[in-house]
Amino acid sequence: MNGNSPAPRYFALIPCAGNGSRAGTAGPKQYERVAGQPMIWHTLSAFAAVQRIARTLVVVAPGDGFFERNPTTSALVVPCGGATRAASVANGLRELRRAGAVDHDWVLVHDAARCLITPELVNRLIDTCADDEVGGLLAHPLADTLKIDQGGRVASTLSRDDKWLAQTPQMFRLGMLRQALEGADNSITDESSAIEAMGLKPLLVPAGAQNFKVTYPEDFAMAEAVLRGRR
Ligand SMILES: Nc1ccn([C@@H]2O[C@H](COP(=O)(O)OP(=O)(O)OP(=O)(O)O)[C@@H](O)[C@H]2O)c(=O)n1
Ligand SMILES: C[C@](O)(CO)[C@H](O)COP(=O)(O)O
Repeated sequence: MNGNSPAPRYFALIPCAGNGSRAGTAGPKQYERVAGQPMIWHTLSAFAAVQRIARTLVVVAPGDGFFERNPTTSALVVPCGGATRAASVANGLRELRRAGAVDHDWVLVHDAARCLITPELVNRLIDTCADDEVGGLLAHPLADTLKIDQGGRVASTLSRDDKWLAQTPQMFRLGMLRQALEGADNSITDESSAIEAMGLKPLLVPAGAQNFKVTYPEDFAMAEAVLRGRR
């Protein structure tokens, strides 16, 4: 950025177009009620409380009627979800540009299903990454011993010393992320992987174990307990 460029802004992009097939719910898990509200409300409330976020864009699946039935968010909701999370994010980046974001703005990509995110964690990520050339992600160092499976038996044990669990938000410049996703393999499961494939090294920002992704049926009760415990 040269001296005449405007300061970068911060945008949030929430991929919310998944089916939640592992969660065992009748509909998409992000709309299940947790601690009295649909899960997505908790997620959006955290971002709404971060003053520096200029705009939040939610990517939903085409035909998703949830936000029409529940029109209470100030976020921009766009039915441009794709077949994979990466496709939903790439489509969302296109919509953010349409909404006025430019290549040097920062985008914080956050799973709808990580409803335990807090404004403090979002601010920690921004404070740590805002002056970095690459960007980074919230993450948590592995606490358990790590095994390699071979047909249901342990083939070997890996050192956990340098292993972290990737969380979200993951924060990168819009232009860099768009380029990274265009060149990325279909199998990538987070934005950091696409950035890493360009030879770059995102910052790991410690966030604690509570910012987990609601993935399996038993995760709803854990999310409920944490959210109620915060009141
Ligand atoms: N095509 C997709 C797939 C996932 N997501 C979103 O990406 C986030 C993380 O994905 P995950 O937890 O795997 O959600 P699902 O894909 O819904 O779950 P599953 O893999 O169990 O089907 C979720 O907020 C989900 O809504 C998305 O926007 N578009
Ligand atoms: C982005 C992510 O939440 C980081 O841990 C995760 O990779 C998403 O995984 P999914 O199985 O595609 O939801």
